[in-house]
Amino acid sequence: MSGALPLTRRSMNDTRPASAIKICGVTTRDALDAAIHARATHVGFNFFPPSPRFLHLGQAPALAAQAEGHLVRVGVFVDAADDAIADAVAAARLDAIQLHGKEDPARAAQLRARFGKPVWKVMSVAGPDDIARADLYAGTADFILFDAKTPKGAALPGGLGLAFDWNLLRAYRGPLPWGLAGGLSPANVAEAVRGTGASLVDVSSGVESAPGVKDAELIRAFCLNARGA
Ligand SMILES: O=C(O)c1ccccc1NCC(=O)[C@H](O)[C@H](O)COP(=O)(O)O
Repeated sequence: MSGALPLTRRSMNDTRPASAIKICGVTTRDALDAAIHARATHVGFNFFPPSPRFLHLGQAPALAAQAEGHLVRVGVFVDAADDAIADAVAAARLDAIQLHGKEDPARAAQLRARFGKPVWKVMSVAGPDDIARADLYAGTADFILFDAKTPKGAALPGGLGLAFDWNLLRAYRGPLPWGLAGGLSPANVAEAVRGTGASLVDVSSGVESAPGVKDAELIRAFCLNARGA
């Protein structure tokens, strides 16, 4: 599968099932296999060292090869340096770069130009202003992922299973295609898609049995429910 995003802009009134599903924080062959069999469309490889889902560069080539032709490979970075991103792009043969830190529009544009990959910008959402800020990335990023803002002092800026108020996306009409993350699980993903019209849903801890340990059955149920929304 190429890095091109099979995503269209969606609105609140569009209640079709999510067309794309990203399983984030995959570190093992078994979890990747589960995502492929469940017909997820994207996989997230996490390159933020403090994360329990951190993927060591040495493990990346094998997983990249396994995903080839099945899943779009998205690298997750938090205010990372160019060299660290370059190493991960090469090792994991990344199709897209997800920026999960405080990267501003200029940084997104610079990384897109340097690596020639679609850039996803995560907007950490606590209120309406955080949704509106996504518009600043028009022309510099390719895709917006709305995720819950984690509390001050939290160990991680994502992957904590926290949801934000999906009503904030009601009637959202942004310039960029966008997806929804944060606190999604097999139990709530259908409602989340129906309530927001997200064209992509992203999950990490909601398909785990423990932090960093993906569960094949939860991956299967999540994908099934996201498509059946
Ligand atoms: O998952 C992590 O450990 C993580 C750490 C640092 C930055 C981002 C991280 N995850 C990125 C994702 O895209 C997650 O899937 C997203 O935050 C949703 O996580 P969850 O609420 O656990 O489903």
